[in-house]
Amino acid sequence: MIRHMIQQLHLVANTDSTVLICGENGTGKELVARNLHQLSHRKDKPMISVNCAAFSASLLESELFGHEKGAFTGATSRRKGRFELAHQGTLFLDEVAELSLEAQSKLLRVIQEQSFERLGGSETIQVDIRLVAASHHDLLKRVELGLFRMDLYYRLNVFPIQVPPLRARIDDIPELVSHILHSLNRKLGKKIRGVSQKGLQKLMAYTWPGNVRELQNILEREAILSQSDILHIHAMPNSNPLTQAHGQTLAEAEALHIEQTLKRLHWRISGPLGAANVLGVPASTLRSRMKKLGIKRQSTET
Ligand SMILES: Nc1ncnc2c1ncn2[C@@H]1O[C@H](COP(=O)(O)OP(=O)(O)OP(=O)(O)O)[C@@H](O)[C@H]1O
Repeated sequence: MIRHMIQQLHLVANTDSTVLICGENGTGKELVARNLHQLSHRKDKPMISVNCAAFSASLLESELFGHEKGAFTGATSRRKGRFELAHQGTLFLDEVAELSLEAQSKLLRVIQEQSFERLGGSETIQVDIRLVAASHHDLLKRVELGLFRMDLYYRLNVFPIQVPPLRARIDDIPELVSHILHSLNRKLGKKIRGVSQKGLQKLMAYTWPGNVRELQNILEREAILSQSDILHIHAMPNSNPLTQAHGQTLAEAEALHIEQTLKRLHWRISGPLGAANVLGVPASTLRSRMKKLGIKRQSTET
C-alpha cells in the first residue's frame, strides 16, 4: 500500500498539479507534502505551510494574502502573505477542511485567477505556486454536510493521495522504529540500538489510533527511561479487545482479537511478522485456536 503511494508521489511530483493528501492524524501527511516538494523542480524554492486550523477567518486572510500598511488597526507596515512568499515554490495548506466558508470562497478565487490583492491594497499580484492541501477529514463528507464548497473540493482534489493509517501497515513498524530511533538518538544523545523481540511484538499488536506520531512518542518515552541500549517497551496504552470487550464471552473476545491481528498482518501466521509471533504463541497453537474458534480467511480478504 505504501509502495503504491510512493510510486504515485514520484509520478505527480514533477508536475504542477494540485495534490490533496488525506489520512488520519499523525499518519505523515506533512512529511508526504515535504517529500513532494523535495522531489519537484521547485525544490530550491520555498515550501510555505499554513495550518488553516490555527487562524480565525479574518487573520487567515492577512496570513494568506498579506496586507498594506494601514489596512487595519495594527497594520503598521506592509506585509507579504504566504501566497507571495511561496512564489515559484509550494504552498501547503494543512487542515484545509477547517477553512471557513468565507475563506474557502477567497481561496477558490485565487486558485481560479492565479492572482489576488493584499488586504487594503489595489495592486493585483500574480503568483506561480504549486498547491498541496491536506486534511484528516473526509472532504467529500464535509461537502455533503454543507461545510466545504463543492467547487473548491474539485479544484483541490486533482491528484488525491491517501496516506494509510499505521494499523493498516504494521509490517512497516520495524523499519519505522529504526528510522525513529536514529533521530531520537541524535535528539537525546543516546545510543539505542533497537527494540527487543518482545517489545516489537507489543508494538505490532497495538492498533495505533495516533498513528506514527504516537509511535514516535512511545519510543521517545521509552528511550528517555531506558538504562539499556535495547528498548523493551514497558508502557503501551491498552488497546487489547480482551480488556475492552463488554458483554462478550471470553471466546468471542479472543476470536475477535485473533481475527483483527490476522487481518492487520494480511493473514500471515508464522515468521517474525506473523500473527503467532505478535500474539506470543507458537504457530501450531494459533492454528488450533483458529480452528476451534472457527476463524477462517474470507476469499475477498487480502
Ligand atoms: N515514514 C515515516 N518515517 C519517520 N517518521 C515519520 C514517518 N511518517 C510520519 N513520521 C513522523 O510522524 C509525525 C507525524 O507526521 P506528520 O506531522 O507528517 O503527520 P500528519 O498526518 O501531517 O499529522 P496531522 O494530521 O496531525 O497534522 C512526524 O513527527 C513525522 O516526522
